Amino acid sequence: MAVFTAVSLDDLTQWIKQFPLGRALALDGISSGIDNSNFFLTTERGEYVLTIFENLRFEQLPFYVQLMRHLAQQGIPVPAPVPNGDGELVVTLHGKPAIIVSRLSGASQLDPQPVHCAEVGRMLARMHLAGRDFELHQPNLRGLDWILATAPEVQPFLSIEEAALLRTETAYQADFAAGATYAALPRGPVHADLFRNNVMFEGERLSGCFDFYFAGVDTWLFDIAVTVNDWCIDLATGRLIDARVRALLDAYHAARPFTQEEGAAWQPMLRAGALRFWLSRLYDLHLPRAAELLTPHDPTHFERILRERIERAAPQLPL
Ligand SMILES: Nc1ncnc2c1ncn2[C@@H]1O[C@H](COP(=O)(O)OP(=O)(O)O)[C@@H](O)[C@H]1O
Ligand SMILES: N[C@@H](CCOP(=O)(O)O)C(=O)O
Repeated sequence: MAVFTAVSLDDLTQWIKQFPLGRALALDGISSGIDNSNFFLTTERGEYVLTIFENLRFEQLPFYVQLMRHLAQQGIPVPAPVPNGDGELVVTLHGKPAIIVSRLSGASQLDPQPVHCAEVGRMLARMHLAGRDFELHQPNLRGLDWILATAPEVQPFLSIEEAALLRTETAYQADFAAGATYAALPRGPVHADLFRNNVMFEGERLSGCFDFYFAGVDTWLFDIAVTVNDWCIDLATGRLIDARVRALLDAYHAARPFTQEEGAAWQPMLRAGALRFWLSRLYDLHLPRAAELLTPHDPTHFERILRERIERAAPQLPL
């Protein structure tokens, strides 16, 4: 379930004329999304995805949509937004903001091997480099400021052990972010949610990635940590799988070499990536949005990952 706004082919007859896509021929709701209403759209010109935004407002969208356009123009395999005849990327459909983007081929790889992790690392490095001259700026809205503001809100719902971990880790991250090593980390637009379900593969070849709605400007290393914490772990324990970590980091390093400061910040950043998703999952569980229809993701998964990263040294970055 996840088509919140119903759209029919008839609804598109007039609306689609503003785009250079010919007539709409078929429209199929996509069931797997959790935030927006998504449809596979076939037109006379090809295959697209129509997204109607259920939570983000018009003024919140330019950073994400322009970033996708910028990256697509630089040859990164991300959905390319289609402008209408007036050059607008975001238009109104059923009173809500909507976009049409190119449809990526392939399917998710939910059981990744080192070869897939290498593809992800290579693409992530290319994406970071391609984002360097992107002109819009928006901070990572799930960065440290958000963590510091949100942690007290969930504290009352936690066990003594959880509350202690959340308190000590937010303090650790605030302290780390105030230091010289953190300040020296290279930064730019980052995806910030590059999980397995947001990347497509055709066989062993990465064919694209999507879902840029947590993107923002942050350290590149944070993005790598978020990605490694999902792609390179044993899901049951949260433990890092060395061969996958090596494959992802080596491929990234070959395209965009790591700095000494990144080497020093790696373990704290893996912890920061785990903390960010533990906290958002705690928040969604204990303080769900009004009319939230979906089962929240399990926070204990990221609590386990966070404890793992605190207790066990990760493979170091290649330098
Ligand atoms: N550009 C695209 N090309 C191909 N499939 C896409 C594209 N965008 C989204 N999808 C499909 O739609 C599903 C839901 O998209 P997603 O961005 O995760 O939605 P939500 O933001 O609502 O969580 C994805 O799992 C994927 O299968
Ligand atoms: N990756 C996040 C949730 C974001 O959901 P998505 O389907 O939009 O990627 C998590 O696992 O908590």
